[in-house]
Amino acid sequence: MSSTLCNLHPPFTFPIQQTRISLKSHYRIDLFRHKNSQLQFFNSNRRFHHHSSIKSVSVNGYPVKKEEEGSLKRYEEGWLKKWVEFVRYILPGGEWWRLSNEGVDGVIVAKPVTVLVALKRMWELIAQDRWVIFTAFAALILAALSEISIPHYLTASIFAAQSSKIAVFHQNVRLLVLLCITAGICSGVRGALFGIANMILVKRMREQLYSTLLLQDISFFDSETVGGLTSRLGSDCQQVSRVMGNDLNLIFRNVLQGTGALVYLLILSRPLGLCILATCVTLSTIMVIYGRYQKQSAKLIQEITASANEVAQEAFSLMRTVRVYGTEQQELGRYRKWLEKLAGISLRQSAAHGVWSFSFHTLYHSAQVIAVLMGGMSILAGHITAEQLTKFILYSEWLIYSTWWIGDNLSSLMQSVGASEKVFQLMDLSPSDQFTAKGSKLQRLMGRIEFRDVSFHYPSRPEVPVLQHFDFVVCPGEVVAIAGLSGSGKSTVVNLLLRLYEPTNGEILIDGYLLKELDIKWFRERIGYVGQEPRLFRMDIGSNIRYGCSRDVSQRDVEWAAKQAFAHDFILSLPNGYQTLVDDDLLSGGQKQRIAIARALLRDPSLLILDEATSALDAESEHYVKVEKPNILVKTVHNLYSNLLLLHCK
Ligand SMILES: Nc1ncnc2c1ncn2[C@@H]1O[C@H](COP(=O)(O)OP(=O)(O)OP(=O)(O)O)[C@@H](O)[C@H]1O
Repeated sequence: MSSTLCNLHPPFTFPIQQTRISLKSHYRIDLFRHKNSQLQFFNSNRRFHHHSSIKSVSVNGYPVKKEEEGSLKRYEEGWLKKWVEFVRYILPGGEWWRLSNEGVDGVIVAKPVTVLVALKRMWELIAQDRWVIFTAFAALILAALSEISIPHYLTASIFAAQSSKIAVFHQNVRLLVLLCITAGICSGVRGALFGIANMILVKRMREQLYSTLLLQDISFFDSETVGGLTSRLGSDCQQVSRVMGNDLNLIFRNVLQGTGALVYLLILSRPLGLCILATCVTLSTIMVIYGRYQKQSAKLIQEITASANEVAQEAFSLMRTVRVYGTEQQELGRYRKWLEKLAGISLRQSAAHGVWSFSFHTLYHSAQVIAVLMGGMSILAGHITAEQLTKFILYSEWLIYSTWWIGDNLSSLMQSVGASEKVFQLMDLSPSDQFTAKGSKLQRLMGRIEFRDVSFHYPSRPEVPVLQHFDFVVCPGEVVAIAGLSGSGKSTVVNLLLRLYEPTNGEILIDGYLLKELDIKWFRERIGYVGQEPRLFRMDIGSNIRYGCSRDVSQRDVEWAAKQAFAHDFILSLPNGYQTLVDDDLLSGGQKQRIAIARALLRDPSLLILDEATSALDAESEHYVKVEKPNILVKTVHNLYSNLLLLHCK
């Protein structure tokens, strides 16, 4: 009789004569009837570990032999192994708790920052207003001392009343009232001042981060995303803001009160005090592990939130494309992917909090039981009085709760420190050389432009050369057009001329001077530039035209520029004329281009660069756009076969 091994479910195998059966699921109803054999196998919607049904299996009337029993044993062992593995997987420290950063693109991978370093950095930001912190700490100490004294006088009052010591009772009550008032006032002052310190910290942090980001090289913005950076400014700074107002404040308060309670406990009864101390040390150890985990998860949450923001920001800004192509579900899916990752980490965070709470409550109640047990025995032995034991229990509760608060706030502090890492790393970026170097200013910009043997590749794509040994001269008063296929590098020439990027080789000269040695702010003030897709700021049209103009301009100047750009008429046709609020979505492409041209002309530039600036205009409108003032016009226009760059001399 030959037998075939058939797979029931890995890792279980079952030898049945000339029969092959397979089980596909642990749960489904599986019914096997083999025509020629008497094998009948019922597994009625139960997990496949019902030994009795397996043991009763027979093949062709013969009972299952030893070999099969061995298989069953393996089956049982397999389940046991799986359970053990499962339990190991979910127990604290198991694989389930691992925080995976898969898919999180950390362009700038933040260096870990210790709590002390983070606090030092925060102190530097707030040091200017140190009086707020010092006063807050003074109030904190007074409040903590008052609060910690209350249980002592409370118990003393009760026992004084019980033993009819009226004078002592009155004195204790008076002290209690004083302590309550002091604790109340000081807690209020403490809360308010730490809140103010918090506000100052976040404001300075955002200010400093924003100003650092604004001064970065353009290549920095090629590698960072808008969603990511706004997330650093928004949620990361907000997370850090909890440090002063919440975490530090409460940690210090509880450290003070906890220490006071501990000293008091040791004075009352050393053995009992040491017993409570041991509980607190155990709690602190768990707290440190928990705090580390929270820091790690907070860092990851910041990264994932930034990635989710990027996706949402991209979809909102490209809403028209999303709608036309009907990709709402696809976008929702992209966003949901990050939300699921976020939920996974938050779930682990909550589970960790649960483990921490469980440890705390178990230890807390055990300490209470031990205190009552040992305290009761001490009373019976005449070592302490009932009043002392009452005080002891009140203070041991206080100590344990202080440890709990410290643990909770320390974990929150760790989360804030985790979130601060990337913020500090970005704040440490040095500004672009263009803002630090002192360049020279020429008496007048004549407008001779020379590209000498210029080669260039974008920093984000070093392997793709865009310009190679490019030579190019424009004399003052010339109009020059550069023609080239799409992607051939015309806008790149403009980018180099505006010094948004530095050539990798060769040099650019303006009126015979090296561009990199000129004061770049002075040079840019003399340039009017209209890009391929001009963007408008969310402000009124008049302010959009005035944007970036360093000289004083009147409404007449603005209207003059608008007329030159053939924009005046359409602006007047809008409900509020020049005061109409616009943004990138509220005007047509051609209208935006005309406003951008007006903006460039209002500066009265020596050099005007138009990079396909009229590509969205109809032929008639383009004809009416008058660019007479500037000395030079660099213009890129679009035709069917190529793009054209023009350079004009007056
Ligand atoms: N910020 C950037 N980072 C990396 N590569 C870039 C960047 N900007 C442009 N490029 C690449 O540089 C090359 C030249 O681009 P450029 O915009 O100068 O072309 P163009 O001639 O102005 O094209 P078009 O007429 O289509 O506007 C292209 O291959 C483009 O993909």
